[in-house]
Amino acid sequence: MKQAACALTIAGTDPSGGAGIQADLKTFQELQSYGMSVITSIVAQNTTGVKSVHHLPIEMLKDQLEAISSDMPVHAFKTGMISNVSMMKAVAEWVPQVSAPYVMDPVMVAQSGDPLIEEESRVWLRENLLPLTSLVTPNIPEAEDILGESMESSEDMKEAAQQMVTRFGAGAALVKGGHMKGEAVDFLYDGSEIHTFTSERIDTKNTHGTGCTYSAAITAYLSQGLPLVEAVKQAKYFVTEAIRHSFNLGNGSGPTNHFATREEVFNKWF
Ligand SMILES: Nc1ncnc2c1ncn2[C@@H]1O[C@H](COP(=O)(O)OP(=O)(O)O)[C@@H](O)[C@H]1O
Ligand SMILES: Cc1ncc(COP(=O)(O)O)c(N)n1
Repeated sequence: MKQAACALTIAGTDPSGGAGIQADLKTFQELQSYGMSVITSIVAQNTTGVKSVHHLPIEMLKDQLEAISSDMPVHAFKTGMISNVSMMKAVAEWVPQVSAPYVMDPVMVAQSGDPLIEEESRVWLRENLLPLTSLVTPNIPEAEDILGESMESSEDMKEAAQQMVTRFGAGAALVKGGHMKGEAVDFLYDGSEIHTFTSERIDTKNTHGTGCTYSAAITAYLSQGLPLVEAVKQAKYFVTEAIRHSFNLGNGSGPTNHFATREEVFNKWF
């Protein structure tokens, strides 16, 4: 029998289902990878913002990671919200146990503007976790934070992607233009050249979980053995459709639609 492609997410939760672990598992399922999840923090949040955060004890995080690597195959994995240095250390110590592509979404603030990582852990993330990645996927504020420089143009974004790889040791870097005006353009530096991924900008406030969904889609495609550039290309299509058909749910920034690319279901509901 053919073995399933197995994808893992290590991230925080979103009870409203649009971001974090919930978005990642929906995406893995939608793209037909077997989905697994390790929870870092339980976040009481919805489309309007974050109410409170509970970090799991470090031993619990380590036990979950061990439960995966001692028993389950991992063909690709991603990290999302890892709030503090102790948690980052636990993940960094675990990474060498799995030989699979590592996609890091360097989550720092929620779409609502609420902080999701502690201020002092940003340097640790850059210096110790970034060099372990196969791909890092910052949005513009995250790239500015990691590099300590402000970014205004496409040229700045390309330069940032290169710096993440050449200066800070990421395997590759995808700098996302969701926060720029005009078309939604992302730049990938894969260690040798810049690749550009463009879509039209969709006029919507419902972008809760776009970054989570995008990095989870890339992880799913990598778990299936797609080369990096192809994985990003297909994931960009997936996230664009998820935004185009996003749900107008909640009072804030609504969630994306993880089944938007499933034509038969889509025609039934919309
Ligand atoms: N309004 C939009 N229309 C189309 N694509 C968008 C829109 N907003 C974000 N994107 C795309 O969604 C993906 C996630 O980007 P971004 O929103 O910058 O990430 P994050 O959720 O981490 O802030 C990127 O491919 C970006 O270009
Ligand atoms: C647990 C968790 N992780 C990440 C995000 C960021 O979401 P976005 O993809 O909108 O940047 C979030 N709101 N909650």
